[in-house]
Amino acid sequence: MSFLKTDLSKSAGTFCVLVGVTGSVAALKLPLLVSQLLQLPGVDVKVVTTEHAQHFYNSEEVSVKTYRDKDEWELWTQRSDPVLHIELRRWADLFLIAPLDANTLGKISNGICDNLLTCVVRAWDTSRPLIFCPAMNTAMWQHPVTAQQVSRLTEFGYVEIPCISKKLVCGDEGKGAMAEVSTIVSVVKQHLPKPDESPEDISH
Ligand SMILES: CC(C)(CO)[C@@H](O)C(=O)NCCC(=O)N/C=C\S
Repeated sequence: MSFLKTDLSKSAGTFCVLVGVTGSVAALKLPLLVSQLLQLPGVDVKVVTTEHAQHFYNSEEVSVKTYRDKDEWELWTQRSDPVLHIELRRWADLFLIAPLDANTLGKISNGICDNLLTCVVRAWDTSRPLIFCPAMNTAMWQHPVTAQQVSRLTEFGYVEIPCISKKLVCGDEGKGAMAEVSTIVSVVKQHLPKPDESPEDISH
């Protein structure tokens, strides 16, 4: 499976952004988000998706390598094989989870790691930025457990891009919509190394 290995090579001076996508309908924005991130100077993008997220976007519209749970098991078949979620944590200078659905929020806030995406989070080096964009139905957002879990993530040092109020796809009106792609891209831009820095140098 050497092709997966070479896929995760890092070229000097490139800032590697791993986009995690989970099962909110806001995942339909993934192709737009990826194309906007690729316009940032020196940025390379890869995607890690949950199984549920794939219902919401067309993978043919995503122009970068996308890793799924099955890739973990295809890559590791014997002791000497690389472990994909560890290769991904090494590769990424920044981890952006957009959208972060209610289910994955619950898993991450409790250390559950039952798929490729949550295993990358569980192994994440918190000296590198992890940015998350919650997205869920308003009723889910308003459940008291949501605020508890979001604050746990910020206590871990992760950066929240808060959800916004919109008329949601189910017809409800209120908080729960993912932040606009332009907002997300501008926050990522703030975390890029300054021209005279390399990713290793930036202190978080
Ligand atoms: C999909 C999009 C981006 C369209 O503007 C917006 O509605 C949104 O972020 N929804 C996410 C909230 C959600 O998952 N609702 C699920 C049930 S209502």
